[in-house]
Amino acid sequence: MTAAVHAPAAALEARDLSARLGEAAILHDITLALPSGRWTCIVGPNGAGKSTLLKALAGLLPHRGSVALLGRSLADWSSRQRAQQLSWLGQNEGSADDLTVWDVAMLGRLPHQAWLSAPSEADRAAVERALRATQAWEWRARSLGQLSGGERQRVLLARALAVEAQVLLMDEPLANLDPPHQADWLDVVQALVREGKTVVSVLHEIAMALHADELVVMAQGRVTHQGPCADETTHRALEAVFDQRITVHQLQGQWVVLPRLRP
Ligand SMILES: Nc1ncnc2c1ncn2[C@@H]1O[C@H](COP(=O)(O)OP(=O)(O)OP(=O)(O)O)[C@@H](O)[C@H]1O
Repeated sequence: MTAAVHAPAAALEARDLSARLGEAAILHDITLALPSGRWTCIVGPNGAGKSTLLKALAGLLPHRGSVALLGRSLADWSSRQRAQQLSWLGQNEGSADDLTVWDVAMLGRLPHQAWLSAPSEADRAAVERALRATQAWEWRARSLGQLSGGERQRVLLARALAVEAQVLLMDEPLANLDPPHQADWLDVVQALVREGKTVVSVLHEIAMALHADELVVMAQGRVTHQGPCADETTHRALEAVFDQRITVHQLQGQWVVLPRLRP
């Protein structure tokens, strides 16, 4: 009989995490656990440190304190193993404009390929799945430089999906996406979570963020609240971090966020 394998409760765990950018202290002693097999959204005002936190969790930034991925300290992973388990979609990511859409998505398979080896059948299948999931398959022969901002973002999302990692970190993945493609992105994330994957995203679209399982609310380099999106306390924490300039309401089974206009 095979013993049941229990996934660790936290896909990512930070303890006393602090980080600086240049001379400036940006993150201050953050301790948090991001649950495995769930979608967590990090939200907060401009400059709160959301992107910096995501980068530190991805091991892309020097930091004090510890970060564990899937129960193991980031430092104990080989870079190749880590790149197989943790996929990254950054903000305003550059990618060579003359690469084809296919080749950009194939970059997501690099952690799975031996040095200089040709892509395997499995690599090609993963790239096709990813490009179809983001409706970028039709453009596979076009170069990235010929695409609009939103089309380009869908190709970069496909690259992140093609890794087929256990944990996906995405910084403002909805940038440039029109409302139908934002809804498609939601479908993609929900499908990933149903497969048991963990998604952590920084989002400015608060109503979209409230579709997540959990919110992490940040201000001034600290976490002010972490909790389920459906909880009243989470809504109040959101309103507070945005200086009561927004209000959260329920409409047709979804959360909507309205600006509170000055009288
Ligand atoms: N190279 C740098 N040197 C010093 N401070 C920096 C540097 N880069 C960013 N910062 C500052 O770090 C803080 C956090 O930035 P970060 O990008 O993490 O915020 P954010 O919450 O993601 O913001 P936004 O919502 O505007 O994208 C900001 O106040 C920013 O001005």
